[in-house]
Formats: sequence, structure tokens, C-alpha cells
Amino acid sequence: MPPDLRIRVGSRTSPMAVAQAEHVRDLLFRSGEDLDVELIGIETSGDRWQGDLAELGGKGTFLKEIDRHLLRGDIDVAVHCVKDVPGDVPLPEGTTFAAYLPREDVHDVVLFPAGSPYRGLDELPAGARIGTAAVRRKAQILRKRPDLHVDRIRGNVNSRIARFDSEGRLDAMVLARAGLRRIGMEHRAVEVLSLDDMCPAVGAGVIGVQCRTADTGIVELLRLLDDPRTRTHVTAERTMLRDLRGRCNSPIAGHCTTTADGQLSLLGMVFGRDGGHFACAQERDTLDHAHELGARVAAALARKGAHRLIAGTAR
Ligand SMILES: NCc1[nH]cc(CCC(=O)O)c1CC(=O)O
Repeated sequence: MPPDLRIRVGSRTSPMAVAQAEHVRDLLFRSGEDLDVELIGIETSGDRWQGDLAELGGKGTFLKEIDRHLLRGDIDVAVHCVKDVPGDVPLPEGTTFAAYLPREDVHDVVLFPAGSPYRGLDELPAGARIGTAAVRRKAQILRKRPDLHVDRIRGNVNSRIARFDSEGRLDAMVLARAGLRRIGMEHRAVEVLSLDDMCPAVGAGVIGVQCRTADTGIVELLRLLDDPRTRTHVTAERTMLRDLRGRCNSPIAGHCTTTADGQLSLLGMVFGRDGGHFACAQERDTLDHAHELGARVAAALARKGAHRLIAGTAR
């Protein structure tokens, strides 16, 4: 007997994206349904392009190309890092994130070259070079250590680590622990940055699984993988991001958690380019008010000058 349902799962071709798609495939197999799951790698122009992503139209470029495959029916399911889903454009009509997998670790970590005598950002001498592509990380590194140089490094996580090791140009590099874990490189993390020193990106550590809204069978199947607590946290964070009209690489951080007494707590931060200026707001609400909470934190940040900071015009 052929399986009841054949599902084509699309993802980008980087090792991290493939690991995520394989994880979703394994979860689908374990769902108990009779399935045939095929993984389809989609090489996007952003993966081939080695220049500045902003010139290509930003991180959303990857998403748009994968969306097109989903809408055209070349794939049935797309697997994304929620962190990479732009906050300022709506999802394409006719698609939905039917599952958010349980959130993984949200800490950023610091890598050092082999043989480095240093074990933490605090130990680095003035003028040391730190690699990261995220303005959120750059601002928070400079907030603590304005004497360090932050250099852009881009490409997928494996190629970043390969260049970091081979070029010897940088004294340290900051990456997400969740991403390292997915590609089996967690042993490279030397320092784990505290959440106070490095507020995570909106959607950090969350894998989102998208499908066509009209595919009710697949929507129902993916629902089995959905983690309601993660969905609530992502809803609060992404409502905040949307209201701030955060671009893919805006200097915005946001982290929603559930407190011990069962409330939602959302911390939002917006940074100026040099890390010297920032706005910060934290609010609480009940579990059924994730949207309202996100909107309230965004409004509080706006009152504190968030839009000038995002535009890079604060002083
Ligand atoms: N921008 C790339 C990206 N998108 C998601 C992750 C890490 C895993 C996650 O937070 O979901 C990474 C790598 C990194 O930031 O080091």
C-alpha cells in the first residue's frame, strides 16, 4: 500500500537549513501518520550572493523565493528560522505558519580562534576585532565594549566558521547557540552571553513550519507539531516587531517568556548604531493577550524614541 500522504518539504540548502528540514521530517514520521516525506533543497539567490544582503533586498529575499515555490506547488511545506522572517511585510496570502516548534536555546555565544588565550569578550584587548552581521549584536557588543571593532561577516554559519578559522582576521565571532547545535558545532562556543548583555532577536531559536492555508490535511498534520507556548511568545514578539516596522536587520531585540506565576513578560529593546543609545521597555500581560502585549511594548518603545534609533538619526 502506498502511504496516505506525500509531503515535499522545502528548505534552503545550507547545512543549518537542511538539519532543520530533517528535524521536521523526523517529527512528521513520529506523528504516527502514514507519510512519504521528501526533502527539497532550494538554493536562493541570497545563498549564491556573496555581497551585502541589503543590496539584494535584505534577508526577506530568501523567503520570497521559497514562498514562490510553496505557492506554485513545487513544495508543500517550507521550514524557516522565525528569526529570519521579516517583520515589516505580511506573510504571502494563502500561506500560514501551521507549526512553531518548541523554542530552543536563545543565547548568543562567542567563538575564539584555535589557540586564542581569551575565553570571553571581557578579556579581549582594546581594538580587538569581533565578527557578526547583525546590527542587534553589534550594538550590544559596543554597549559593553565601545573599544572593540565589530566587523561584518556573512554567509551561512558553516562558511562563517570556515572563514573565521582559515583567514585569521578576527579575534572572536558571535553566533547563536541554537544554530551551532543544529549543525553539530556547539563545542565551538566558548562564552555564553547572558540575556542581560545580549537580548535575543525576535523569534530566536524558533523553527517555523509554513504551508498553504488551503491544504487542510497538511495544516492539521503540522498542528500536531505546534507548541502553543512558543506560538504565544512569537506572537507577542512579532507584533512588537511589526508595530515598530522592524526591517530584517533593524537594531531591535525582543524576548517574551512566561513568568513563574503564569503571565507573559515581553522585553523589547531598540539600539542606536553605536550602542551608546538605546530604548528599552518591559511589560506583562495574561497569556491570552500576546497581541496586546506586543503592541503595548512597541508603543512604549516608540514613546522612548525607537523610530529615531531605527532610522539611525538619534543623538
Ligand atoms: N541569520 C541566520 C540565522 N538564523 C537563525 C539562526 C540561529 C538559530 C535561531 O535563532 O533560530 C542563525 C544563525 C545565527 O544567528 O548565528
